Amino acid sequence: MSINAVREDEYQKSVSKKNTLVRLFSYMLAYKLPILAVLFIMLITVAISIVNPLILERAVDFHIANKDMRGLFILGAFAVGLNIIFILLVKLRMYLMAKISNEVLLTIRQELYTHIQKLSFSFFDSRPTGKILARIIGDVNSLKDVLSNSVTTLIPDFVTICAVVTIMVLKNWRLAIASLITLPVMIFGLSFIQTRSHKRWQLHRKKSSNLNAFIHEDLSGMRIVQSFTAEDETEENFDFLLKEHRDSFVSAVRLNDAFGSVIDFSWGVGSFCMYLAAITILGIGKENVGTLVAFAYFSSMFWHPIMNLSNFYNQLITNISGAERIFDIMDTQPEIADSDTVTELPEIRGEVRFDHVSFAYDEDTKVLNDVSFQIKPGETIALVGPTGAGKTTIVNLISRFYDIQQGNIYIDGYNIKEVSIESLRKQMGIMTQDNFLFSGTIADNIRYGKLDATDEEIIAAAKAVNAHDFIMKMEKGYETELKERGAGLSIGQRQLLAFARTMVSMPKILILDEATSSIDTHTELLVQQGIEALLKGRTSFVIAHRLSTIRKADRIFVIDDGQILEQGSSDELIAKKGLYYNLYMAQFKNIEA
Ligand SMILES: Nc1ncnc2c1ncn2[C@@H]1O[C@H](COP(=O)(O)OP(=O)(O)OP(=O)(O)O)[C@@H](O)[C@H]1O
Repeated sequence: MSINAVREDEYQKSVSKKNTLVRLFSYMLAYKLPILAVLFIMLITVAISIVNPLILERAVDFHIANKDMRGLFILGAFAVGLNIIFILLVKLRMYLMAKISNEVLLTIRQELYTHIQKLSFSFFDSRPTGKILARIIGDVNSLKDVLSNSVTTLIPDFVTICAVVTIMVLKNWRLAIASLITLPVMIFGLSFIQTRSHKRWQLHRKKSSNLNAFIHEDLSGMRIVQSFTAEDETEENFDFLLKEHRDSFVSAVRLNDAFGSVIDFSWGVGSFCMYLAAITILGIGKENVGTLVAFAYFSSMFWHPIMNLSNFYNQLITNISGAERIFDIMDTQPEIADSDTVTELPEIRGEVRFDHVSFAYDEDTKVLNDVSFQIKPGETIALVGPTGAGKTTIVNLISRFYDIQQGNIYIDGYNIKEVSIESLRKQMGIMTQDNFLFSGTIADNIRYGKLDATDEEIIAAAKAVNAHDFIMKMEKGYETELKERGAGLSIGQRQLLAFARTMVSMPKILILDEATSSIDTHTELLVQQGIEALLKGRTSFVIAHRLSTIRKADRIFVIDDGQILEQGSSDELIAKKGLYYNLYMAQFKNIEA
């Protein structure tokens, strides 16, 4: 899959609109009772609105004409009471409908989020975070009106239309045909417009997504933008994406306006045909003008709900692309998933074996080529080598973040493809350079390593990696709230917290991408001691940058070109005067001296 850049429109499979709609509205089936209640309330409110003109008629023709003030007062009180009930029922209907549609949105959003969490690294590699955010937030929100109007418009208006057409046909089928003669024109016109409109709204959603991705990336990298004074350039990019967003909206909305014109035209011509048929074909004159009046009334009762339905249809076309984009992600299968025959990986000792492993991220370039090694439980392996050599790739494969194309990886003799992903990853402690911290308290962040950890376990883990002292110096100790990504903490402090988080999970295999950033000597010492505490007693793979870690490792793997070119202890490799020796001389000689 190609890397999906911010400006590149997302690829979307074409799916049948019918399937998307059926799938969307099937979420409402869980709310049958409240929906029936809404329909019942609507029935009562429609009845009240029909009674209102009758009350007025009786007030004028009977009570006012007969100067019956008492009767008029009673009728007025009745009308006020009825209309108060009307208002309360309308409010109740709106409340129920808002509740149902919000619950449906919540379910969809939860399903989408849960599904996204299961997707493999390759999914996240292939699209900017902002585009994923756009689907969880914007696309789901866009369905709100469609869902609520589906009940308040679709069902009642459809029933009204069926009832009116039946009455019209029964009363006078020729006039009925004349009134509805423009229906095919309208259907053709609307379907012609909707095909184009749908494409334009799809494009608009993609442009929104691009804009979202850009804003997300820009805000996340604001420190870099400002330090390189690149504000003008990012503004230019923003303007470009904003313009694309606006243009796609204008182009889509223009077609939406055409919907109303098609209905107006069909309504007008239909009414004309009805009068023409009445006068010329049926010869309706003064004596049976009532039939004509009734038909004109029915005709408007037919076209009003058609107008509502077409507005709803318009809304559907506008927003269906949101639903398509949501279901597109829900249908994306995780590339890494448990097979039907997986077993649970029992508690491991920590032996790791690569057996002729070859791997490529995409078909073109092999990143690892026939790599084999065996690690004993408790061994510490330092992975060194030039940038892009494949060090991170090796450690990603141990946790099965990607599947290998050739060979096998065994942990304690279990092929990692044959054990459940959860039981495998639960026993791994992974520390990336990023040291990602979440907003929440310090305790929450450490507890992330083991969700049921007690306060004592958290404190013990923090003490073990030398984080306890600096935590206690903070205003609220372990309950201090962290800002997003740990902003407000020093790099060294962030590292120590990430160590504590890994420590509390007590992994049998530790994967550590050692941070390269330089920190003050005091913290550096704490960090080194923290690392030592972490490595103790567990199989560890360290992408090592610190000479101290490399020297203390049981074995060093020198990786280049996707292969392990040399392995052994630091002294052995220096004596060999090969690749490690050169690397060592170039990078570390001065430091050691
Ligand atoms: N997600 C990815 N998709 C495609 N190619 C990737 C991906 N991640 C890494 N690569 C490529 O795989 C190769 C090995 O990358 P890897 O990250 O394993 O190197 P590394 O030795 O860890 O480098 P560094 O020391 O710079 O972190 C590189 O050529 C890199 O461009």
